[in-house]
Amino acid sequence: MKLIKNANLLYDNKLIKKNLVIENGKLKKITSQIDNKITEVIDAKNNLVTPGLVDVHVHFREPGQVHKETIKTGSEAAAHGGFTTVGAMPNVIPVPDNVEKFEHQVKLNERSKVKIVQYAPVTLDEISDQLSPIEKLSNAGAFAFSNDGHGIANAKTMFDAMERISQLNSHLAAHVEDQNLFNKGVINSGKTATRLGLPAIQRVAETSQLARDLLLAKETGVHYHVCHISTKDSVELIRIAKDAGINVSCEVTPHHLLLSDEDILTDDANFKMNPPLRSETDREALIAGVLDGTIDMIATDHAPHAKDEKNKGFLKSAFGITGIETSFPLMYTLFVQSGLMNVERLISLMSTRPAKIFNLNAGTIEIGKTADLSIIDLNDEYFFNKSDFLSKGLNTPFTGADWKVSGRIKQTYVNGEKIY
Ligand SMILES: NC(=O)N[C@@H](CC(=O)O)C(=O)O
Ligand SMILES: [Zn+2]
Ligand SMILES: [Zn+2]
Repeated sequence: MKLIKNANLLYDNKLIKKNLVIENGKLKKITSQIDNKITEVIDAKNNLVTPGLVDVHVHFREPGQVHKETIKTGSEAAAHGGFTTVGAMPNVIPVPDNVEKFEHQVKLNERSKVKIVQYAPVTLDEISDQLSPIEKLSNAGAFAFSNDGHGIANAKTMFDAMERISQLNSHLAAHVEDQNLFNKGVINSGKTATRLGLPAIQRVAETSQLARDLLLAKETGVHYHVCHISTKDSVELIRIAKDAGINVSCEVTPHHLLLSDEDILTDDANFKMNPPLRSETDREALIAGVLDGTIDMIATDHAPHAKDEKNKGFLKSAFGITGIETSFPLMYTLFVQSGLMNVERLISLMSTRPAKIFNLNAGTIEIGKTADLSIIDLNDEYFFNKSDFLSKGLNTPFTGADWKVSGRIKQTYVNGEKIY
């Protein structure tokens, strides 16, 4: 039996000072005593002990692009970020769009330090109009379906996918993007695009497909989850859809909450991602959406790339930034310390809510449940240093003197075992 003593424990959505007893990977009791059967004592030193964080949107790049990230490095980075369960997107090479490839992916995922729940693609190779074998992939263990990286262009394809996914009580996570409106843009349409002379991405590339999908979701009843929303109109559409009883949820990334295209001063691709950083007006609407509950959760969209894929300016570099090692400290500093919300609410957005919405065995500290926990020193102040990252991807805009953060992950436990 293990004991975590002096825990400032987030239990039942309240902070309490207690000790935790862990036996066979599960939480056995929460107590003020120290039992004599304890074999190992971990001193949490009055730091916050939270349910392990849950990120439903990461890219671990294996198989196919292991120079960017591997399941090992990605999961080590996740543990370093306080995460114990992550949802891995299927835009790996090959896309796991049949049972054989999917089972191979699940096998590879055994290399992970954290729990990986695996998305399967909605359509073959993520880009075709032909649906993947949805029922078979669900049976093989797909926790949800997504073509992340690509919008589903054909409304009939989307409608059929929603019908079949809803029959399974599974989830459809959509990267909403109309390819024609996207028009090979690389940055948000606005003053920064004009100043830098770069091809721009219209907001309607996101919102027009979102509006369509919400109506299809209404018709089919599927749980429709919107990935990385980035615009004011997206928040408004989702607010209206929720009021109308449509089964929709959505995520926002820390970068869309903390940065806008006004922060892009030079042609630096560490600010290039899809969807792009939008305007200050959009950013403010996203923050309001988080505060009023329209936005359900924070997800990082951790998208590691190699150095020479990101040092070619906006036109030629890859889309995406890393996020799993910076997410909690950034959100804690800029949302909790700044007074916008309490830490209970942040943990809900980064653990309890995503687990609940995707039906994952995670997100709460409960007697009898697996001990997936993080110990976080909320008072430790520091700057992110690239040499501290465990991810292979160093493509983040959050290093440098502007980003002094508080909140350092000290230890992470999965099934009661220390993984960071
Ligand atoms: N977000 C990104 O800019 N890139 C993601 C794909 C995606 O999330 O759409 C990637 O896989 O690199
Ligand atoms: Zn995406
Ligand atoms: Zn993504």
